[in-house]
Amino acid sequence: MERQRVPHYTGVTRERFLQDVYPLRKPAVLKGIDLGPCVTKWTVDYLCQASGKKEVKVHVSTVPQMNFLSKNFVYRTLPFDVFVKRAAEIKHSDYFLSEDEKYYLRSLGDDPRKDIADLRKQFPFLADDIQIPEYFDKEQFFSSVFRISSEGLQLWTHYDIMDNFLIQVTGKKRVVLFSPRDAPYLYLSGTKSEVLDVDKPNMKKYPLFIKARRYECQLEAGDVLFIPALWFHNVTSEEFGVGVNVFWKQLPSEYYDKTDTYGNKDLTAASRAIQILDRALKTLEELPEEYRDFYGRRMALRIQEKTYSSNYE
Ligand SMILES: O=C(O)CCC(=O)C(=O)O
Ligand SMILES: [Fe+2]
Repeated sequence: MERQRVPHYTGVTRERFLQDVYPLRKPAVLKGIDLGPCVTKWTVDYLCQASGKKEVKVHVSTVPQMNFLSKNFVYRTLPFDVFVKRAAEIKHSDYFLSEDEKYYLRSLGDDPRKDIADLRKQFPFLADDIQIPEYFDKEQFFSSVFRISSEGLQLWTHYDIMDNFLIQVTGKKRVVLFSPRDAPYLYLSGTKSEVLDVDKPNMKKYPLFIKARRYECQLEAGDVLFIPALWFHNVTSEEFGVGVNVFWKQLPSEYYDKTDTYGNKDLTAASRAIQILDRALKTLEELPEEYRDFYGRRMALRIQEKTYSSNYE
């Protein structure tokens, strides 16, 4: 497998980001950005006392590597302060599944079916501590999401459909990324890759995975990772840590599915095209195998000719 380091940029201003980094449409680690007082203030004790008794729904897993296929994790609701204490400790005296279970919070809107995660709304007492780099227009803002995890926890490889700043406020993370172009090698199930172990993949089950080009970076407290829309990412917390990610709409609002509260529903035109393709495939089933094969190949070629862009490596 070919490997590549994600480039680091230090002290990037908005102007430089927009001119030199953003147009590349590749992940980048931005160092030395002023994130406000959160970097020193957000200790376990401070988070616990500032947050009060707000309840959060969290993932709880007996093993570090969460598996969306076997569903080896459960959802539980806890007061934020109890959750933070548990996520920060390795062995628990109070627990749901096992004394060394792992915790993960991806914060949600007040009504997750309708509302979008926004720290200013759900965590107003903490939102003032973080200065989110405003490298995009205010109208493009979509959501700000808490990402708080136990040491060791690994989130499966997935893509989101919006541009993203993953702000690592405290703790260390390892992020492995793959280009949208390598989707054919990732064995996708919806927005997620079935290759759960990106370090020791089952090569018998996933023989093409080795063809994917692996980008990797280490996030330290205070770093910001730019994740362009559609780039796959797999995140492992090497320490207990608090992150915040900000999604923003790089395209006009009309492109996005209005019912998307997570930032991971395909653009409406993409969903429609996939539906139409499914109908075309159903129609091909009317043909005998020999003909279905022939027209299937012709259609695949036509899709390639008409859609693949040549201008990116
Ligand atoms: O840092 C994490 O825990 C996951 C981040 C992520 O998936 C995102 O920012 O989209
Ligand atoms: Fe994500």
